[in-house]
Amino acid sequence: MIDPFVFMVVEDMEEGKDYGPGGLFPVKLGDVLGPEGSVPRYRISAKLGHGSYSTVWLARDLVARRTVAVKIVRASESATSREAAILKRLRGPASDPPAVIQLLDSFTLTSVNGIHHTLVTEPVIPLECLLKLPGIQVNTRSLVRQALEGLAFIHERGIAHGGESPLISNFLSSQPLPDIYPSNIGVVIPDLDSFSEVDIWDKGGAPTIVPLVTYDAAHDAASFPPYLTHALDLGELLMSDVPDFTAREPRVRILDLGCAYFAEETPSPPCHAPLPFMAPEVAFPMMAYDNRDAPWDRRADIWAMACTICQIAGGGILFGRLSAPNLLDAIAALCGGAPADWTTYLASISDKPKAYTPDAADALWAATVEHLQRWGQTTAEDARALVKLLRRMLVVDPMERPSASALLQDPYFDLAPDDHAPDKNPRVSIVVGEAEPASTSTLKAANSTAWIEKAEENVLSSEFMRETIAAAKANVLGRLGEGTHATQ
Ligand SMILES: Nc1ncnc2c1ncn2[C@@H]1O[C@H](COP(=O)(O)OP(=O)(O)OP(=O)(O)O)[C@@H](O)[C@H]1O
Repeated sequence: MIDPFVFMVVEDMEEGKDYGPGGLFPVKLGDVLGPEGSVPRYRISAKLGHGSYSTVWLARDLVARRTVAVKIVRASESATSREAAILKRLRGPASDPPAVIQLLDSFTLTSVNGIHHTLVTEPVIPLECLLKLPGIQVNTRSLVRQALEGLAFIHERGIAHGGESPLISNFLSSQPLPDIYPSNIGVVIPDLDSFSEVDIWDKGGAPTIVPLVTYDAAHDAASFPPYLTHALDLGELLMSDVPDFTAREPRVRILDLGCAYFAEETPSPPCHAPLPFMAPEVAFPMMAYDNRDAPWDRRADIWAMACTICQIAGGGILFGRLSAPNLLDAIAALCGGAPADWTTYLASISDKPKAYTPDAADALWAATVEHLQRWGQTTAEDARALVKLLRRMLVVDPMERPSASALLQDPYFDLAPDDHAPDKNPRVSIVVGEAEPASTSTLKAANSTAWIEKAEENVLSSEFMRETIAAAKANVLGRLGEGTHATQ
């Protein structure tokens, strides 16, 4: 289809064609929105982001005099959206909220594109953005504990999270998906209520915008906004205007429950976890039998959380950069075995039969321990304890996976509080058998230019990774006396 809009959209924006019948709600900065039939209440100050189903805006609640996030869902998804009902069940006491995004209000908005489900929540900053800020202090164990507490709360309330929602057609593509699951974890923004919307405009500066102009003068102008706008860089704003921001202990909130479901509902809806975070009970039927609707439940969240924790801790993306068939091979390698019903499928995707053994898995995890120490800036004891926790979670049989509340009793949480140095190291993604350079933006976040150059040199040459992988491979080969499963 020819794009009806004249100007090209810049990166990280929704597209003009997302507006139209069944599409997004047209919003412009300064609009005041609210439930139909009552006085408009939420004044839009800036964009916070967009997803497959929505746009999310920073707004001033003119009644409660606080800053909020307003998520407006596509009209086509609004009738079936369960997100408000789910968030209502996840409300906790205001004095001691759980580590889950808290719903403040919900209503519908009407545009020429349809009726839009609208959620008002507390605003957060995505954890992955926070971790990239220079000089930020993070205590990994506290983040991991809070994330598991949030998941335990979600599960105790009878809800399965289900992950993110890249387009389903991406699932089986050979292209790796972005490391987006940690974007489902946010942290509370301190002192944001002290900023009026004028302060936010003043301090955030004018956003980049792309005017939406159609080639066709007859195109319904009410269906799209006059321009698209870039999301506000909240991290930058907070760094410059909230004293001690970098030194404060982040308070975690799990967000994006758009794909979650009530455990009492059967069958489960399609699981929308992205490939690198997809539990084997979903991945195997999807790949071996082209069954995209395999049943899944809370135990799939435990798997996805393990992959997320590894990334948060600096251990990288466990199952990143893998094409769909190789995911199961990598899972079998890292878990030290595969169920009998995977045998035919695994043989069909490889020329050479491979042995998946606990010893080979130990060698791979030893590399992850070193990786966590080096890139997550943690002690050897800490890294070993974290890997033990991850291995309890990454069990192929979902029935054998402990619950989130049981995992909170893990010895990892009994270790003395870690006193991490400010997290200035670039985080490198470890893939099973493959090193991936840290992103440029991560590198840019470091304080010193000289340090960046050194880091870049180290990371890009991947000397450490080559040594680690070579050692792991030698170990595996020595034990198996045969080819290894791990390197791609
Ligand atoms: N409460 C919030 N505070 C700050 N930013 C938010 C908040 N909720 C969402 N965002 C931002 O908006 C983006 C899109 O939100 P969300 O993921 O909930 O949308 P979605 O349409 O359900 O999309 P998808 O499931 O594809 O990610 C997020 O990645 C995040 O950057």
